[in-house]
Amino acid sequence: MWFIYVALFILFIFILDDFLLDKRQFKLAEVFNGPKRLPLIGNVNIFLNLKPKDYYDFVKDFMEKYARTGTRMARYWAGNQLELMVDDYKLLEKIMSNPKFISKSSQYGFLHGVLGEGLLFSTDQKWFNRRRIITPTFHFKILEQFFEVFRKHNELLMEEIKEKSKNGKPINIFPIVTSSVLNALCETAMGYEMKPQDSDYLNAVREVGHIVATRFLSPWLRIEFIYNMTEGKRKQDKCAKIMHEFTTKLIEERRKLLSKSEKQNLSNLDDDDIGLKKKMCLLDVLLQSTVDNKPLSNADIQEEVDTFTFAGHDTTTNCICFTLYLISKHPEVKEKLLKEIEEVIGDGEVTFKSLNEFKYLELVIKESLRLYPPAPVISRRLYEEVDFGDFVAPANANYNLCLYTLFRNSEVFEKPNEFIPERFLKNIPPFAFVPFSAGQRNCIGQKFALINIKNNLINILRNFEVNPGNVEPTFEINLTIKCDSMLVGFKPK
Ligand code: HEM
Repeated sequence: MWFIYVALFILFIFILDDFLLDKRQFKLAEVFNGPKRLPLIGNVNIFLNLKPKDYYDFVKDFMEKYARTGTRMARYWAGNQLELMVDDYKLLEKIMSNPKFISKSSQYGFLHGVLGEGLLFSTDQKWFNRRRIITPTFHFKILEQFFEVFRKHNELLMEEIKEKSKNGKPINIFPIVTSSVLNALCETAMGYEMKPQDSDYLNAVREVGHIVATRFLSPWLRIEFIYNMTEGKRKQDKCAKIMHEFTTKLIEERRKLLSKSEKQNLSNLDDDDIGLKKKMCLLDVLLQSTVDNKPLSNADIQEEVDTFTFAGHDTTTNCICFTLYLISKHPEVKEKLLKEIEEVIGDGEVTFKSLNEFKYLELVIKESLRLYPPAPVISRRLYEEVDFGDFVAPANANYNLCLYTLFRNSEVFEKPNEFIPERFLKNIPPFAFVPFSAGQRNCIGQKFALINIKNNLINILRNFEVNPGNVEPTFEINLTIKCDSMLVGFKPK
């Protein structure tokens, strides 16, 4: 008797799956290689037991197995959600340059509860208006003011490195660089100097990334009602509350300060009137902006400020830490960098203007971003089919652009796993190396990030002998590439 129930149950699964599946999408997806789809669950089984530290190998193997022939686009199914994986630079160009691929994929929605619809996630007119408003924050005149903030936080970071390296042993640079970068970001975003008692906000920004990455790697947690019952969701809500309360309080204070100083003229206020700084910051730009002649609400501003600190801190930290790690392992590169520092500034100070002259350092940073891209996989969602000639890109699918495997393509980068900064002296095909993405939705903070990264690296290199640590770091996926412990030795000069 029981086998009749089993047979009926299996039949029910097949009927339900057939009902839920978008047949047109399924047909178009069959052009691409991928594991065989199981009814209802799709391919979520391939994620079972996948640990964050194994995610890169997983993507690499997946692309090796399924994407290396034909279109170099592979597919898997998270239930009835079609996920396409792309690591072909010619295809990437077509995607990144096509306005139909401007929306972000549904996984980004995991962060909505925390970051609202800030610039990283918003789409259509909202994204366009916000991008227009925020772009002036990255004008070089304002970046020049931010440079002072970066300089201060770099000095504090170097004091900490000195203190922690006193016993001569290699130190874990990740936590201290994270704090330094996040403090500088908060100051430039909100015009507010973080205090030790604000650590709750800083911890919440950091922890949100961990929580969302766990959800990302577990497709069953993509189902809202399952996720809502988990500990992760409770932690996420707690972080969101801390972040929102903190940012909203600062917005209200800054709003009062701005109206007190007759809109744009902040010059006759004391710096420490209420602990806020006179310098222009992202918050001021947002407070003074209008959309359709209406000012932005506190909630609008809060989502942008939180997005700015979230999008900027892990990415910049990763780049600084991985570059220091690579330099520590390659004495010949270190020597060339020291020579360049000597030639460009000698005994003088690093200035905003002199940063442009560090050409070899630029090659080193590019090579570090190639090997360890801070945003290793980015993702778009397509809402209407696009005909690419040799195939039709299906609608309502997520397109995961695998920058990590793209940047290690041996057809473009000879000896792809080796650290060779000089390779960037040769021409690289467009879109074969896009660590800040490209097209309309490229990284708005690229210049901002590079100023902070360069300033930190130059000053650390000239003040410390940088040596390799004794343990190789292991890294993992955490939205950005992530490494909890990266040991580097520092000997003050
Ligand atoms: C090394 C440092 C950085 C790297 C490698 C990086 C990389 C990226 C990438 C790949 C994207 C595209 C994301 C996507 O399509 O989903 C992006 C977007 C973005 N980044 Fe960055 N980023 C860095 C630093 C920063 C900083 C410092 C900020 C803020 C100050 C920032 C703010 C943003 C924002 C707001 C977006 C969304 C832009 C839009 O959609 O209009 N990033 N970044």
